[in-house]
Amino acid sequence: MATLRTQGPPGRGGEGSTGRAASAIPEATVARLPVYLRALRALAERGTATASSEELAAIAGVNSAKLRKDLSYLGSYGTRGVGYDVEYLVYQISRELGLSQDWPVAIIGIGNLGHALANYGGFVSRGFRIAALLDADPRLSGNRVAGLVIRHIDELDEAIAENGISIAVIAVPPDAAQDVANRLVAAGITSILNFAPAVVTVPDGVSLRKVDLSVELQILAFHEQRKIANRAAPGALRTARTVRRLREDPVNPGEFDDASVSTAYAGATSLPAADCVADTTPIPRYSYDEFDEVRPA
Ligand SMILES: NC(=O)c1ccc[n+]([C@@H]2O[C@H](COP(=O)([O-])OP(=O)(O)OC[C@H]3O[C@@H](n4cnc5c(N)ncnc54)[C@H](O)[C@@H]3O)[C@@H](O)[C@H]2O)c1
Repeated sequence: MATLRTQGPPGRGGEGSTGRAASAIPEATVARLPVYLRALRALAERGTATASSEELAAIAGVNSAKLRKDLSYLGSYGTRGVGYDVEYLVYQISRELGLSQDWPVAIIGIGNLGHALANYGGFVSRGFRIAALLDADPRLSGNRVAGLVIRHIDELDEAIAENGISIAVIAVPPDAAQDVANRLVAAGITSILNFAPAVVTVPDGVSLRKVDLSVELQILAFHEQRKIANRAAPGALRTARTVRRLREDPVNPGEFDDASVSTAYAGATSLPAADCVADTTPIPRYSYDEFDEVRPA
């Protein structure tokens, strides 16, 4: 469970009501909230005032029962026959994610990646303002990027304190990442987003997230390889088993029958439909709470 906590908004019944004072939100739900937020913002930009859970789930690319469950953690249940109030849900999710306030962010390492991040205009609308740029190369000190002066890393403490920064991005080479993380923690930073492909450790109380593009690409390569292997082995039923697991989805029991499993498998593998039969191997049933853990990635 994430430490994020939600306080139920006022009101009785329907959208926005909650019977609970405060409840922990599962980590997997927290990870999906930004996806819902993006979907809701797209709807708001189109002038949509209300959306059903099915509409919202389709845009967000998740199952609608899961979406309803996720939103219930925020005390948001929608109104029967009407759906969710788009604007209010944007407010609720933004508030839960701490986006209703402005977060100043420091970027450490103003090379290729640091430049690109500093110049990216999309952070501001999501509540993040790049407030300080720091680098160890003295030749960069004083240069301007995106209107900000690059400061030497030795000025880290001042830059953090002057701007009230608690979130920092590491964009330095891997061998410098741990040292930079240590300096950030010593300067009072409590949340770090690390782009360097290096194992970085931080003390308790400091949140660390990692973005590793090569790992993401490796995962895609793995899926590509599996697709090729499936095509090369007609009749293989590995994917059918995965699809069957969807059929066993305890949230939507019976939604996928054998025929739709076979069709989905044929579509996923480009195999003739006749070669694709549903895998009838018994698989364990899980409760909803276990669903995130067992669901295939
Ligand atoms: N460029 C990309 O597309 C990309 C993508 C994903 C991840 N990354 C990772 O992000 C990191 C940065 O990549 P890049 O391409 O921008 O590298 P880069 O060499 O262009 O820039 C690194 C910057 O970090 C600075 N630096 C080095 N040690 C430092 C320290 N101790 N304190 C402060 N600054 C320091 C350097 O002076 C340099 O300006 C690397 O770890 C890389 O693997 C890069």
